[in-house]
Amino acid sequence: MIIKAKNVRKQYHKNVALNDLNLTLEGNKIIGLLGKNGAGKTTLMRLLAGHFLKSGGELTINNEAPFNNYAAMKNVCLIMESNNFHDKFRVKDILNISANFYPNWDREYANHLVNVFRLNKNQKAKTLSKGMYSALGIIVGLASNAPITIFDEPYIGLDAAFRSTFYDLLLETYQNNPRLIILSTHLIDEVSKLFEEVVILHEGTLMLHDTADNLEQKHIILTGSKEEIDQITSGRNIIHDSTMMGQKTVVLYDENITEAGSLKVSKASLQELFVYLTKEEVNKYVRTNEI
Ligand SMILES: Nc1ncnc2c1ncn2[C@@H]1O[C@H](COP(=O)(O)OP(=O)(O)OP(=O)(O)O)[C@@H](O)[C@H]1O
Repeated sequence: MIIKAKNVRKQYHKNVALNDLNLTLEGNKIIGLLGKNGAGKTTLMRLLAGHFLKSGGELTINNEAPFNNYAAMKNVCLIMESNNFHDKFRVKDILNISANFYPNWDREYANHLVNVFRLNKNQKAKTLSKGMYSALGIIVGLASNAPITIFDEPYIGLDAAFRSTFYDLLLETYQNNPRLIILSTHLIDEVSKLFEEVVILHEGTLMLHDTADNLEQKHIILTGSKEEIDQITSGRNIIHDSTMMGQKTVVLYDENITEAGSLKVSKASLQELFVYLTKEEVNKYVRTNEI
């Protein structure tokens, strides 16, 4: 599958959610879609699922525009944090409707997952607890086997144990049935190990799209005496710095440091890196082209 966004714009009245977004996602992989609140993530995911029309630009999935187009929509399963299902339907109805919509639906796997998350098939969606409602969404997303499966913070109300089950299942389904999975989350530390690629949106545009491995390589944390740090890092692209008890720590991005002297060298987690990169004063340096 190939998703192509070219100068995509989405405006809700005067509110611009996506502004000239350019992005290509291709192949079978698990992609982390990150961004601060209001960055435009949900808007992008809903455009991909054909929920509404873009205001400008071109958005295609395998060269088809998704809006009002079953040929494209049947390939995309979007599970959001809420409003996925009609309140009046029972769990079993929702599973049947999904089975009819998604051509690759795996009925046996869906039944297995209903047991894993301990759902009652006769219960109506509106009577499910928050966590159970999320579990139902997760079941539909996983069992859909849709070539593009998208989860937009699908775990609201799920406790830590079930969230961990979800991440294990995501990897298991991906390994059994590789496809393009997009996971948007604010709980980056919990899932970052699953991401092969990372996309960061910032104020409706693409800030960064890279492999997780490149992101790991592209940054370095140096800690040591202020004098030595300042000498080695002067004029470099510092995305974060702090000083504690005479020891200075700096995080450098996209810099080739071959000599670190006596400085301690370490790496940030993806969550830390995300926080540093999306700070207002930093993101102006970082805006990169796509991989
Ligand atoms: N239905 C709507 N009407 C008006 N403005 C909207 C609507 N939906 C989203 N927006 C606006 O579009 C922008 C992007 O919102 P979006 O929900 O896509 O962001 P997000 O990255 O998913 O945020 P979050 O992480 O908080 O869920 C925000 O400024 C938001 O207020």
